[in-house]
Amino acid sequence: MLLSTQDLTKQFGGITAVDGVDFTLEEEELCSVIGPNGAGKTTFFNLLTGVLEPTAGRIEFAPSTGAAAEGGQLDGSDDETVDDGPIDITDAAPHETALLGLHRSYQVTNIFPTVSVRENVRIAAQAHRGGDSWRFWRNANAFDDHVAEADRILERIGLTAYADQPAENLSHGEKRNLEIGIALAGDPDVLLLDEPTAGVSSEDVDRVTDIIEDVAADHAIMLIEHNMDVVMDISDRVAVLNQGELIAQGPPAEIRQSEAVQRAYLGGYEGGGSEAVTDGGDPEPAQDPDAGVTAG
Ligand SMILES: Nc1ncnc2c1ncn2[C@@H]1O[C@H](COP(=O)(O)OP(=O)(O)OP(=O)(O)O)[C@@H](O)[C@H]1O
Repeated sequence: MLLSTQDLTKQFGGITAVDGVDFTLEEEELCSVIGPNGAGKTTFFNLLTGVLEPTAGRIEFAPSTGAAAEGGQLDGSDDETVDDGPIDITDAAPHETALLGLHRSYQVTNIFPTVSVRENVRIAAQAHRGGDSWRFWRNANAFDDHVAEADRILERIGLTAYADQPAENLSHGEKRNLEIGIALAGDPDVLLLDEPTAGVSSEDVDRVTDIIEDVAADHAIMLIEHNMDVVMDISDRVAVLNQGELIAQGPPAEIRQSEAVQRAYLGGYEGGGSEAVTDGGDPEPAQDPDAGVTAG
């Protein structure tokens, strides 16, 4: 077990956005979270990363030994003796979950547009080292290390040729890949990707999904995604939220057959087309790249 929730619940006034969710993510698993608009997917991600505090329930995370030692203990102690057991991150803040190895990319682009592609990744790599930014002034090698790491990541996400260009020159799909690169610079165990193909042209969707699959080879990934072809193609497991409840989870083929899921969300989806299901089960054409990012 890498990440788990028990009875995780979030209420906003009278709305129960996440309702008693028991969920487990295994190491190097790629799990997509699907469901209609307002099902609680983004709220679930926000709870996992500490952006929101749960109303009830518990979240546990068992980061790799290195991350736990580097990120330190949540009690603030300097004790680098790493207990192999899971850490209770229910009340952890976003910077704490990030240091432990839970990284989140956002639907709304999170990059510095006028800064070069390499610098965007380099800055993230340096920020991840957090407290060592003061050390940076004493150790010029640290800067070189971060540049080298940024270059390794750019190669992995296919952006080496754009390293010196301002990030604003990238296509929308390339920007989504850069966001994955920025998340990788934090040396995560788990990447939470929020609609990485939203607003991406159909040609670029393949490039984004290729990179996600490549990254999934040595990371666990959770993916919120409305493009059902992508979900069914790359997921090891699909978890379905409806009105805050986890109503089904299983391998893609099983989820596709599930009557409850068809009723709640997939109605009419048969696969094979470039379909994005956006609300209440009506399959819609994949989004136009110029249409901008939709659905929060
Ligand atoms: N900050 C907030 N304050 C009040 N209500 C909220 C807040 N955030 C989300 N909600 C409500 O919680 C429910 C779940 O919203 P959430 O954004 O998590 O759904 P979602 O599955 O991510 O939807 P989408 O697919 O549209 O992104 C919705 O009813 C939403 O209106």
